[in-house]
Amino acid sequence: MTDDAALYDAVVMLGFGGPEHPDDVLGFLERVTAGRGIPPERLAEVGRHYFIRGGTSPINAQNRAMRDALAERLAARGVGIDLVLANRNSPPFVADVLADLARQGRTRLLAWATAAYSSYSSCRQYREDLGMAVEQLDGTHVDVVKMPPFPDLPGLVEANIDLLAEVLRQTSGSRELLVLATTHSLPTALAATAGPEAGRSGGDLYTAQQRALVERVVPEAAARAGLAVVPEWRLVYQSRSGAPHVPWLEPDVNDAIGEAAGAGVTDVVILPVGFLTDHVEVSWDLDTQARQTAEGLGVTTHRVPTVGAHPAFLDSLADLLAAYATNAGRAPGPGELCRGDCCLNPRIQRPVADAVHLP
Ligand SMILES: CC1=C(CCC(=O)O)c2cc3nc(cc4[nH]c(cc5[nH]c(cc1n2)c(C)c5CCC(=O)O)c(CCC(=O)O)c4C)C(CCC(=O)O)=C3C
Ligand SMILES: [Fe+2]
Repeated sequence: MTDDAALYDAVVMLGFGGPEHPDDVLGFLERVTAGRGIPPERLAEVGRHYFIRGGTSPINAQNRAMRDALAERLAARGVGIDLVLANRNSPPFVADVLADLARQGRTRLLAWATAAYSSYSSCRQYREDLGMAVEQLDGTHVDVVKMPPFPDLPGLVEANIDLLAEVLRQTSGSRELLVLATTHSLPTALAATAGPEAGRSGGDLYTAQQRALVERVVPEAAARAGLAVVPEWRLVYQSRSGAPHVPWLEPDVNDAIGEAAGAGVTDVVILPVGFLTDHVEVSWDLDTQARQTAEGLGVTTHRVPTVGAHPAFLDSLADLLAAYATNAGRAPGPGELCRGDCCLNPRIQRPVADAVHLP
């Protein structure tokens, strides 16, 4: 936006990042895991997932496609604001993007991250990425505020319903069917701080947000697929790292498949609610590893795609971005979903960028 009335000079779209070349893999993994106590065996194993596919993660290309799809939709809504990609763990790094924007005189920035739920890794750490980048700018004053997570976004719900219904239609002849909604596991200590209520009502908004989403998605998808009974579902976790003695959210998707097989389930539908695009954690952990687990037990898997390219999701996200970018006539205030110590990692003390919330 160029007119003086505009609130922001650009929208910074924050991605996790990923390697795009074999030479980038080790540096990427070192950045992700610096100071996090990830065992070397786990790191070697995860490195293998990237090298097997030529040392490239699809995540950056997927985020570029999402950015283009959103930019088109913002333009169609008459919101003339640039969407600029910036990553935590691979170029273009957040600090470099903010420095570039500052050099261009674009110093009032709105940020949104490609992560829908509240937790340290999926929300606050992105605010830290921004906070540290701002601190490094020395000289220029940049104002950046991050949008809160969007677990209730109508298009997130609708896209998950539509994609799950399509898979359920194809499985309607199955005898015993179970839906496993999967999301990234977290150390239980970080799950406990997820959300603004951390320390007061026990936190773990991360799990609660995703459970609430799946609760809405499964019955409606079953109805649209014409199933006579609503299939059972469980929220399960994937991609655990960290040392074995540190507790993380469970059950792991592979263990859940084992339990299901033991209980006579013949078909498992895997719904990756925790992620927006089919990046390496989705494709390796679900399409390779979990699928192998299931095959070994005689269980058939049916994987639902992630929502990142679904028009209902993109339309709805564009509406949300447009509302924030124009502020829909309201003054920016402190974030309701992101306030104080919400999503804090008690082991880490870093500057954080502010968060905004539409009242
Ligand atoms: C909540 C969450 C999301 C979802 C929200 C969001 O998207 O932001 C997410 C996304 C992603 N995680 C990714 C990759 C990795 N995550 C790791 C490690 C970790 N993730 C964690 C959490 C999350 N991660 C945590 C608590 C750790 C332990 C270390 C730490 O405390 O930070 C490691 C280290 C090796 C290992 O797996 O042990 C890798 C390589 C990729 C890129 C995939 C690609 O390249 O295509 C993506 C999108
Ligand atoms: Fe991760």
